[in-house]
Amino acid sequence: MSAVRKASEATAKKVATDTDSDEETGLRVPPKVMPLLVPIPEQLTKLPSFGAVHDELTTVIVFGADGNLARRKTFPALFNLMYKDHLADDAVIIGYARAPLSTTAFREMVYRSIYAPTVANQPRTHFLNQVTYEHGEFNEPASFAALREALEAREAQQLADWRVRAGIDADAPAVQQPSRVRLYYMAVPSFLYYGICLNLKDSGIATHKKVDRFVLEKPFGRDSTTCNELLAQLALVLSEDVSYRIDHYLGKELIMNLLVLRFANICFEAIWNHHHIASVQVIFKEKVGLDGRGGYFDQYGVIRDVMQNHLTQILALVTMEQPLSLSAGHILQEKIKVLSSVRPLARKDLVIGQYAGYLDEESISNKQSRTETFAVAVLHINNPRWAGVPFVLKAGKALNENRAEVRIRFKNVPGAIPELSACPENELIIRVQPNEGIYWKISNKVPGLHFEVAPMRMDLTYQSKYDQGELPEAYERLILHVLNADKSHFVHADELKLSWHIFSAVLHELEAAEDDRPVPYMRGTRGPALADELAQRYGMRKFGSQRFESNTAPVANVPAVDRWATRKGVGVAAAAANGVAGTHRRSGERRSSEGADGAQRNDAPPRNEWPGALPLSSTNLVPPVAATSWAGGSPVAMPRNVSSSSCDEPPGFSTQSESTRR
Ligand SMILES: NC(=O)C1=CN([C@@H]2O[C@H](COP(=O)(O)OP(=O)(O)OC[C@H]3O[C@@H](n4cnc5c(N)ncnc54)[C@H](OP(=O)(O)O)[C@@H]3O)[C@@H](O)[C@H]2O)C=CC1
Ligand SMILES: O=C1O[C@H](COP(=O)(O)O)[C@@H](O)[C@H](O)[C@H]1O
Repeated sequence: MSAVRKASEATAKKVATDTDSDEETGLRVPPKVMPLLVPIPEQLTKLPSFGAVHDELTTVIVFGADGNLARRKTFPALFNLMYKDHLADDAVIIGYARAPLSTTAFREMVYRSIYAPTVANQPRTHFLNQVTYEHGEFNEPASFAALREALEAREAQQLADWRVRAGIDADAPAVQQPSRVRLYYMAVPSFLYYGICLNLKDSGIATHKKVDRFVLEKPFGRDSTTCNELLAQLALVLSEDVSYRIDHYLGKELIMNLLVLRFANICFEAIWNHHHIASVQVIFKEKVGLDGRGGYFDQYGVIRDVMQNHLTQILALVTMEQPLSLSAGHILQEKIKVLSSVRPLARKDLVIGQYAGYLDEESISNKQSRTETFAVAVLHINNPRWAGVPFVLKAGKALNENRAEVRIRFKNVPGAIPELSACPENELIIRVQPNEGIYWKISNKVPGLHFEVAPMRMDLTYQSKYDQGELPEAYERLILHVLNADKSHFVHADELKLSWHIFSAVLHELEAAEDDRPVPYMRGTRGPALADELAQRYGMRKFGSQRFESNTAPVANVPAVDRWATRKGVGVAAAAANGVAGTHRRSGERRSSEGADGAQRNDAPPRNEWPGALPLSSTNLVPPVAATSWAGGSPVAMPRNVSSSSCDEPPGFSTQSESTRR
């Protein structure tokens, strides 16, 4: 083990067990620190290359530095970038917000947001030393004058240190100076952008076009009108080439993979259309509710917060035609084409909900608020590829799980062999998070002498296929793109206008109709049941994972009953009516009538499964019509040799049904 690694582990262990304070930083350690149970992976023990000479001097100013986004995403991403040597160790990092905090208090806040027990303290301490804090209003010239002063002082020191390291005299010619990048990160609601950018310009901070890069968060505006106004306003102070409109879902590994999956694999293109696809779902579910963000969220709601941007971007990538190349311009061309074909959302195709307790949240000042925390919308794309396919966008907070995924449901095999005609439809799932992966749900013959068909997963779960530890956070990746002046994964103004066009009318309709209130739902559930009724209108049983779609309990053990019933000359339905039980069994598990070696113990079912011996119950009964399909719709009679059990779930996936979880 290297000396660095030993030192690193020792520090990490110390931090992990010290719950009061940290000697090196003097900062409090977050209370819920897990003890270090596993050795630190080698890649986490890297220390910053203090004192290295970089060819570019970097400054990052985070506006809204005390907010949720800055704490949860921006600062951890900046820290990881510095840790991995993608952000220079001498970068000047300034947090700016309204709260009158000292730099020490602010560092403590940042420390808590970047803390991880498996990372040694030294890189963290180094990062925190690069961070200072300035406070002021977002639209007040005096505050920006003060910011400029602080910024210039820090940058002058940064340059002086650089010269010392590079051995260059203070009066050396300009050609020997490093270039500079200034990144302005707007971690604030978009109505504040113009004031900030105007003040940056007027105060003389943002002057050199080449130097400045502005990161603008979503949602960009509140509707088509405000988006257009904001674009026009910002055009007065920013040029398009320095504007980076971020949608962090575009930086997620599985989303970045979508075009590769679709266009580098011939197996997909032929079936990627309305002839073969029955429906597409784009799902974002979060357990967390407001998390103190009422000031922002209550003005926007989940349609503007997540659906108009993240989910619509995913929709565009799933449905666009093949681009001429993977260049940003060519991808944009195709996104624009497909987004132009999406019909504006109709009120009848939308269900909105609000979780019980939302109005009692401390950060909600309007106690009558009708802001939606849940929405399911069905969109339609009017083009030859997608006519007739429902696209379901679902987003919700305070739900039963954290999950983001795309589910592509295929149609039944046309003219299928009778015995296989009731096999569940195929489904392709692109799991964005957690447990990133891509998997198919297919029908497969269960290995063995008997003929049993069961749904199975064909699996590309990243954890099991790629041995590269944790995937980089989307923000880390996208901020790195900004540092490299790479705009290929940022949102163009034209895409924005089109995506607002889809949602603006219905958002106005909701706002105007005062009696149109969101349906209440309990925290920790799947959301309002009304959403499933909307699903039924489009031929699905319910929205969500559809892991189990049966009206009754899932049945996995058909063959045991089936073979017995066949030999006795009794049909499955008759056997069921006589009380023959199918024990719920996952694929791979032994039947109750099998010995430890899997051999059949007895011809007949065990004594307690004998017809008549077992009371009929909804959990052990083989239904006369065995099951419905995954895809929902009306119940489909399954042939007796086709099981309707869930697909085998790999580790990390819940095998509970949605209804069981509720
Ligand atoms: N939180 C997240 O996970 C994500 C957020 N975003 C986007 O980032 C932006 C900020 O979100 P988030 O950090 O959650 O929001 P917060 O509510 O935490 O506020 C962020 C910052 O904006 C300031 N602010 C908020 N409202 C006002 C206001 N009315 N007037 C002046 N200042 C205000 C806050 O100042 P003060 O504390 O003084 O009120 C704070 O400094 C939003 O556009 C959001 O969509 C994007 C992706 C993820
Ligand atoms: O943009 C947003 O995204 C977050 C969820 O991001 P994730 O990367 O953790 O999935 C969401 O909580 C927030 O409301 C929204 O503004």
